[in-house]
Amino acid sequence: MSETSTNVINVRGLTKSYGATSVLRGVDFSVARGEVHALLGGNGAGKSTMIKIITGAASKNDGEIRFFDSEGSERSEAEGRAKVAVVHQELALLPHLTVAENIALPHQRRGAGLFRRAAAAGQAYGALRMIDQDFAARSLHRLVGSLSLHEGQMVEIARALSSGAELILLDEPTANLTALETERLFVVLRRLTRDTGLSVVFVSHRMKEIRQIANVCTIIRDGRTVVDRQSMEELTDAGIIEKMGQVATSHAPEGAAPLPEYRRDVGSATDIITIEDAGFRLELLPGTVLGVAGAPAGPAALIEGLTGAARKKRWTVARAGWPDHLRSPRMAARLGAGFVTGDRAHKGVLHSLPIIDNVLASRRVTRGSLLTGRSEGAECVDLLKALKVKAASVWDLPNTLSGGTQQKLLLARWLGVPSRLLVLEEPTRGVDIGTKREIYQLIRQMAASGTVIVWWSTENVELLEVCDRVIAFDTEGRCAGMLERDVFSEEKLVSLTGMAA
Ligand SMILES: Nc1ncnc2c1ncn2[C@@H]1O[C@H](COP(=O)(O)OP(=O)(O)OP(=O)(O)O)[C@@H](O)[C@H]1O
Repeated sequence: MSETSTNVINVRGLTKSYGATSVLRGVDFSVARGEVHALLGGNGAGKSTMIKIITGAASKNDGEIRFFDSEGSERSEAEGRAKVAVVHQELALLPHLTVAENIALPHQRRGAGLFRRAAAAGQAYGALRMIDQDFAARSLHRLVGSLSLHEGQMVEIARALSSGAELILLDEPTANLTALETERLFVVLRRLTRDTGLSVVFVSHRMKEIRQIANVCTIIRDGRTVVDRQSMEELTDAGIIEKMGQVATSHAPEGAAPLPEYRRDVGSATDIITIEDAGFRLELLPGTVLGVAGAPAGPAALIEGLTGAARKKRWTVARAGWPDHLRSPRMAARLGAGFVTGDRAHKGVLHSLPIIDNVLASRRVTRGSLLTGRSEGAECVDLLKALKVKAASVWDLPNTLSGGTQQKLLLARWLGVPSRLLVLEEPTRGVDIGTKREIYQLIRQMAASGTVIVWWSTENVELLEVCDRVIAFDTEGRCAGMLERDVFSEEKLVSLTGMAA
């Protein structure tokens, strides 16, 4: 499609290198007014880098970026950028300010004069209630630092929606949202694009959501545009995956390698882990992959119990040889309970330490040694290979890797560590379609070696594909039921979790 006066932005021939690494090699990208535009590509393709250059957070080497107003007249770069809001993969909120203050902040930056608390609260309430009225009513004056990851995500999205921007760039906005919140967000986006001409760029690896919300897509592969503004209707899922260069490891069930089966003979009775809450008791045999579904309150409490992080004791976790209560994450790790956090930026990645320390952190804790061993370099390279992570050097910092690749580092931490229990919070967050499939394989392989896997995901389809059983929590955080593999269905999960949109 050609550049038209209805476009809000045109990017042409964008290039960017970090040292010797060429990240963008001539990207073309344009967004029309009033459309939801899916920006697609595998991990490391260059999507976030382009977004950073559009917003001015990173500089370009070459190419042009032109912004236009609703009449089709060109805007200056500064004017154009002032009409762009972005929700990054990693949240950018100020923890010591309240929800209302965080949402009102962009308006202050644009020179609205004195900070008017009541006006800010009104504005924040209006923005938040578009996504969740209850949350808006109870959270306006809470400090952002006290919010959960998914609450923070809603605040960040509300901030973008209320910023007066004409172009909103959403980089994996639904990764921390429940199905209901995602559906509400989509309703708002459809309304705003239709009624106000807002343009939305939507970056996601979740094909189902992309189909639900986007009219048109651009696909980037290895820093180049391989599909430029094509209608979603003209592309099949398989076609999109192929354009992304991921045909060999497609998520499509046909042709995909089968996942290792659930084996009941990989451990003894003493290896059983029992979890118990008021009126609910579950025995987890070694090799089980237990899926956890539902709004965050219930899964979060279970995960805190399993990882030694619970401040109040709600869940009892028992295993032969374990104390009555896992008192700390360190104790849990030493006893063989691993954890991959869903809050990659704040609780997962060690930002100031090189990739090698990030990957080997769990080994060092479980071995009780913080000293770097000679063999560690080779060990780290092997782990990165297993997850197909391409890093220039294991001594680089993790922020030189794309978001999805950083997620793989967190998983690599527990690969090959002999754990009895591995708790995963959204382990495929931000991970591309091809790599997701590889992660499913790895998870099943870990289970096949006797590890109990507990896996919270907001993507019901992946739970149903990989897990042996799924425990569902309702919106109040109560355990609503348990599904065994032979009776799995999305409808049942939706009804148990109370998250039918
Ligand atoms: N500061 C940096 N220094 C060196 N390389 C970098 C830096 N930032 C990004 N890169 C590299 O640029 C490439 C593109 O990264 P980018 O984050 O744009 O990918 P992406 O398409 O957004 O991927 P994802 O889907 O995983 O978020 C990656 O190979 C990454 O390692």
